Amino acid sequence: MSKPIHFPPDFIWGSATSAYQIEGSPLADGAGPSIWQRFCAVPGNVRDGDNGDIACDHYNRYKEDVALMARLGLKAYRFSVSWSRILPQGRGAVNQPGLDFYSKLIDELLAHGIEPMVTLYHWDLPAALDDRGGWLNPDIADWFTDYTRILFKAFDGRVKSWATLNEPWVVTDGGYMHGTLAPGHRNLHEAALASHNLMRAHGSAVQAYREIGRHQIGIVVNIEPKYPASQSQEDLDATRRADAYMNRQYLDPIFLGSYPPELKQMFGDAWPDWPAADFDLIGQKLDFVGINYYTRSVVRNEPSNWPLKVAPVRQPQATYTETGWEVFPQGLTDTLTTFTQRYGPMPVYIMENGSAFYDPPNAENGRVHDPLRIDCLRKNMQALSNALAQGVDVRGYMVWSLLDNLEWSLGFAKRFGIVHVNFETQQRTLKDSAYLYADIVASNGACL
Ligand SMILES: OC[C@H]1NNC[C@@H](O)[C@@H]1O
Repeated sequence: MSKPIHFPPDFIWGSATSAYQIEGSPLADGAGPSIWQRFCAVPGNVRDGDNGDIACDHYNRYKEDVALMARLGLKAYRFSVSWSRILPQGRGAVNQPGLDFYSKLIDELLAHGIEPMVTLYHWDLPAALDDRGGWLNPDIADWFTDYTRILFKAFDGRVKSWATLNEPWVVTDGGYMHGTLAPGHRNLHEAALASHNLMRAHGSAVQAYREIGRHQIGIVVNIEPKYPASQSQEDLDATRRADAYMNRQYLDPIFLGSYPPELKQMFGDAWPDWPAADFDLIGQKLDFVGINYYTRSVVRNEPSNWPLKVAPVRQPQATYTETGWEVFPQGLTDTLTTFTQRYGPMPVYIMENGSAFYDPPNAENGRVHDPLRIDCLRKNMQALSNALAQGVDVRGYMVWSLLDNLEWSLGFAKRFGIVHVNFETQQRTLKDSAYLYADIVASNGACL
């Protein structure tokens, strides 16, 4: 029997998006190109040749979209700032129209009683910095910090929640290890270096915030809990390796002062012995951790899959989403309890959780029925409530995503929105899941 669902009275319900996935107009008003502008322009990189030139046209329709958030009763909205709108060259001269756009968005949110939660980096590195090595250049910690200082000074009076990075694992695994995401590199040495520089940049920005900011700052990591395919030692070891690479790689240096030992064992000489001073920088105290949860993986030993030597095992009885992810709500509960056990109690936000199932390109009679997404949402709400009942200090939940948007190299075909977007007409239509989510928000989960 499922346990009674209960959320704290001050629980914060919201939604999440990211700049390149929804804004469009990437070069408007003086903005510079990002690495995603470049990556999308290379044939074959993005399904159907899709790109962020228009996306959800949020740059022009933000007032309409904030009105949608208000209609859903959202208390918060997590969005990212496009670095190259603020600094077209990534450093140097500030582009005031870029700052003005986000200032207007923040004011629109506040006017509707919606708390802005800002992600400083959600993958769209200025192309000009990539030309200087991007995340491979150790100077990027300073470049990133200079960029964040501009935003802290401009918006900290109105923005009370900042996150430095979104999913550093995806940035390095997709962008530098496997080449499936911008900037499209496939190099083990680079993956290790980019990962470490991301964490240095994170620490440096938190340090800067402590000098300038008056509110809260954290990081957002994706966590995919790993479960052994069998209790054989090989599979147990493989599960530990997969967990170290995808999950502990980013939280251990922040909270425990070192990387998991499995990384050096797997990467070998591609994993340098980083200077001790770097861990002082990375280990800045945080006010919260954002966790993005989508799925789990069941892991077996697979010696041929260098360097991790692991392989996923598909679960025949399970439901899988359009992105090939198992629907496994228990993994959300396990992620949260494991986090608290390993790193100690601290405020946590679920900064992304959602699912991509097939939705039609056009709404029918003003409705979009999405029963599978609704089933997923209901089950994740139960799992989240179970984690709270076990004492995990979860402060809020941001559904991914407010709008159907550009799912990176998968293009517009994979729809995560609770609001449907007709990309021909830019018509927004609340899906059935949006009506359910509005009820969840209004009743603080009591409707479930
Ligand atoms: O794959 C769904 C989401 N996952 N986290 C990062 C977001 O940018 C993705 O759209």
